Amino acid sequence: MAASTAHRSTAAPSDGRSPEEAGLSGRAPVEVTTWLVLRRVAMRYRPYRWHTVGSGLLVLITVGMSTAAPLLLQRIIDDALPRHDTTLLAVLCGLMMALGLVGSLLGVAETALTNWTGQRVAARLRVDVYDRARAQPLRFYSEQGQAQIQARLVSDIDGIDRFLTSTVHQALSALTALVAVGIAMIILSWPLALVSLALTALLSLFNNRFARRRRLLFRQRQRLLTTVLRYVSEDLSLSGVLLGRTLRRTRTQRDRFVEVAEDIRDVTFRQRIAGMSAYTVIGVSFACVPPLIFWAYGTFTPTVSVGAVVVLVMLQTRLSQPIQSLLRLSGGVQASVVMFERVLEYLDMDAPERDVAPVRRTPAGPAEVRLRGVSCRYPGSPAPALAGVDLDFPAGSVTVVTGHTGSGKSTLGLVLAGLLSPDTGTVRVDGGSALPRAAATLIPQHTALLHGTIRDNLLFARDGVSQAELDRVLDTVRLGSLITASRHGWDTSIGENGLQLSGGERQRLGIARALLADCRLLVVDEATSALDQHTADRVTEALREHCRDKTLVLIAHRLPRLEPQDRVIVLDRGRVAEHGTHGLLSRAGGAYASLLAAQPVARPARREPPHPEPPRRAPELPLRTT
Ligand SMILES: Nc1ncnc2c1ncn2[C@@H]1O[C@H](COP(=O)(O)OP(=O)(O)OP(=O)(O)O)[C@@H](O)[C@H]1O
Repeated sequence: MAASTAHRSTAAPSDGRSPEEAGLSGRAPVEVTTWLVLRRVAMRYRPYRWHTVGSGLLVLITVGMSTAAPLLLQRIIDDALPRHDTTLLAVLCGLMMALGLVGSLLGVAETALTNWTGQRVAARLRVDVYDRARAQPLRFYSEQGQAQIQARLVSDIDGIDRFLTSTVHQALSALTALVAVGIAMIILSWPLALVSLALTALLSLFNNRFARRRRLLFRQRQRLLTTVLRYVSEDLSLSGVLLGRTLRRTRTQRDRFVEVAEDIRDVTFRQRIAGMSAYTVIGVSFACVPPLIFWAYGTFTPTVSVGAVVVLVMLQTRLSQPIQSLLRLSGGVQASVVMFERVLEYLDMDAPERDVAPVRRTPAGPAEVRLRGVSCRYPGSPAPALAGVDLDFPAGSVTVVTGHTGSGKSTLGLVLAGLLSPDTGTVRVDGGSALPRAAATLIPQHTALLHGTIRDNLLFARDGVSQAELDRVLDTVRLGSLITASRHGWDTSIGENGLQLSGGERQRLGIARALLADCRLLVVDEATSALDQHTADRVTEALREHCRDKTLVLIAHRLPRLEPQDRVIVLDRGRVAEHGTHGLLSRAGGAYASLLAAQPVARPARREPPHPEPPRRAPELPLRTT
């Protein structure tokens, strides 16, 4: 069975959404409050605290300077102009210009500093989410799906990046402006200032009523966008297009895409309208304040000077800007909280998988593996995939694992390669002195290939691979003709996941790459299933030859040619039905003998003279080159 499907999810949410859209592992998303987000953000800013303090100070200074300008204006109107004091007028006007110039320069410095720190925090966050996602067991990837992981790493972190560099900066400026303008107003006329501030408080309360709704709508929108990503990767990939066209379901694919596009349209509309109603009320309220100030001045406070009234109105307008921008920003903050919520969901996961360095083959030699009482059950599965398995894989042995479909062969391969931890039982490599993950390499049936050239794919196996090694492994898997027949040789591009190669070529390239990796135990899971019988036999022969210094485990439905002393394990519903040497079991008349008898073609024994390599046909899809 393909390792890629070895962890398919079993829990489907009842509302028809995929598990990834329902939240991690079907769990409800973590509820995050704005305060929690601010605390977590503050923690991430800790290494840059002095830069942050610097940004904050620059904001204070620039806002303070821009608030001081109207006070100078009051002096111009009340003192310099009525008294025709040209010296005072020149000084005050000069000061106003200087304040404007210095304020702008400091503003540039502040933006640069804020972005410098914000980008670093966002980049670190992206790497942390990537690392956390990489440290998950295989089940995570099949449950979450690629689109979900992509959405967190790309669009959510992009949104957080905007929040850190733009929203936080604007909020800080607006808050500072609010305080500074408030103080200036109190200095000029405290009763009028109080009226303005009370109105501000009222409007904030009103705005908060809309905030929660906007957050809910934004969360819904992010989920829908994730679904779009999933549909795009499913419908607009080569395999997705083939699926749609061969089953004549392209209309269905389009319909579900249209449905989600329309859902996004509606949710976005509701989200924007929810914000707009609040902004309209706020805008109208602020527009009414200047006439109210003039009226109050004329009616109740005639002792305040004309200059003070002009400046009060000016400050009131200034006050309305930060308030309106804060209220608008609260929409952005709600969106960022949702994105944080989604990112924290990943960051707060356990990280059970750790990277292990491969153990150098020499001088350690082939690995010896012992399984005792190994059982594995996939979540939601009624029966265990492996049940109480006791097996020995002696160092340097060649073992074939076979059995009917679903008998647990791939699960055993994953356990041997250290990719799946058994629920109970032990896996010991060299008596427990080595980790399975460090000693083993698994070749899955559906090999993942990189979107690059043949050379890129092979060099990924290990650092410092020589050209002689490359030639040797390609020869081992009988793929030398792929290089000679292609115009660009080693630098031939193979397309996304090797889609410009045939299925058999893809498999052989995957085998060649695994042969370059340092390992002492090689597990090959149906890795020649796409090859014709003859080529499969030749590749398996060469593989055995190449792996003389390794322990080799071949998982196969279609049995390869074996030596009498080769070991055979027959699995049946997760249990070992039979195990022994090929020589003994083929004559024992048991499960293995029946599987042998059921093989499609009777083949000559091993050591027959090999057939010459068939001439390579030109690839059907044009090979692209880099
Ligand atoms: N991720 C999963 N979630 C739930 N059940 C699973 C999962 N992967 C495998 N199984 C189940 O575990 C059992 C063993 O599966 P496994 O893939 O190991 O069998 P196999 O012998 O390799 O099958 P095949 O020959 O068809 O490739 C099967 O019943 C299968 O349905």
